[in-house]
Amino acid sequence: MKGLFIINPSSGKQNIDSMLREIMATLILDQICSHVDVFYTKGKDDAKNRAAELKPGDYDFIVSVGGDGTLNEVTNGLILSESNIPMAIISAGTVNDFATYMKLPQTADGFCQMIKDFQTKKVDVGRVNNEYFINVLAAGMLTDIAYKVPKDKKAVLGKMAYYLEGVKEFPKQLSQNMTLTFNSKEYSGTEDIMLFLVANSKSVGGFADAAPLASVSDGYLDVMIIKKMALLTEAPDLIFKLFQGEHPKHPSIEYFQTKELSVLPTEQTAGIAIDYDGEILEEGLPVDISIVPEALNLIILRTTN
Ligand SMILES: Nc1ncnc2c1ncn2[C@@H]1O[C@H](COP(=O)(O)OP(=O)(O)OP(=O)(O)O)[C@@H](O)[C@H]1O
Repeated sequence: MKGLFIINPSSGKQNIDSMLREIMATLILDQICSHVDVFYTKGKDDAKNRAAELKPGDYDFIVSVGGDGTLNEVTNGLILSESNIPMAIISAGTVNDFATYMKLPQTADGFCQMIKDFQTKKVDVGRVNNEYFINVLAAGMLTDIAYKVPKDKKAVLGKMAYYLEGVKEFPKQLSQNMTLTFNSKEYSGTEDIMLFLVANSKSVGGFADAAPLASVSDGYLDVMIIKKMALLTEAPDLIFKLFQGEHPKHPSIEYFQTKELSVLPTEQTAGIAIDYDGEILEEGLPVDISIVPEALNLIILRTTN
């Protein structure tokens, strides 16, 4: 087989280099691959552009090596390329929600075995205007933390860097007005919200069951709208339910599954930031969101369903 590794050298994990050397040596020495190419990104959109250039048959598989942002870029590039080349993931970021949800291997041996077995699964991808997201789109309180935390802090503190930024930002963001209009077949309404998210996988922001009903192969996106609530009286119950995976039933939450959703701003909320897989959507609101069923061919562990 012939493989291409698209590597973001600035992504979180510091010990990834030795793991990559071990992987490439094993792939060649064990004759799993006859040829392995490596492409290092230098900045924004490099991973996307490299993947977008691919033609059917150029490689048997490509590997995204980086955090959720790199994975998002490779996903966008691959879909644009229409090459249908299977993708594997080596997560080297801070949170790695999608890889966690898919139970992808964390070791060199596990990864090489996965490539050798070469089991693939078609997975859905979300679309927002002209961009794609593999894991989640979100807006509102604390959802902009991903791009507020500098890379050097993430490298040293890992997930803790996000939590610390969250604690700092929470009081500021609590007073912001976030009245948005949601339109879909399953639910429509104008709500004063704390945040909303549109999830493809269950795992969001490090919470393994944030969207407990989500599946990457059901042809639906899971939408969760958290309405403004009284923090002292209602929020503790929500946090309790969150740990039991029962938060979709909380009275301040709208949870539904849909194929299409549009979100419109009100006058005061026109500038609200939209995050997709940890990247910021430049054009902001309004957005049209939809599911693209079976858009990607993902290489998975043989034991994963
Ligand atoms: N060589 C590079 N040096 C600095 N930044 C880069 C480089 N290559 C890509 N980037 C930037 O890194 C971003 C993606 O980072 P990514 O999310 O993969 O890693 P991370 O921030 O460490 O992980 P996480 O999102 O899980 O915290 C890209 O959007 C791009 O702008």
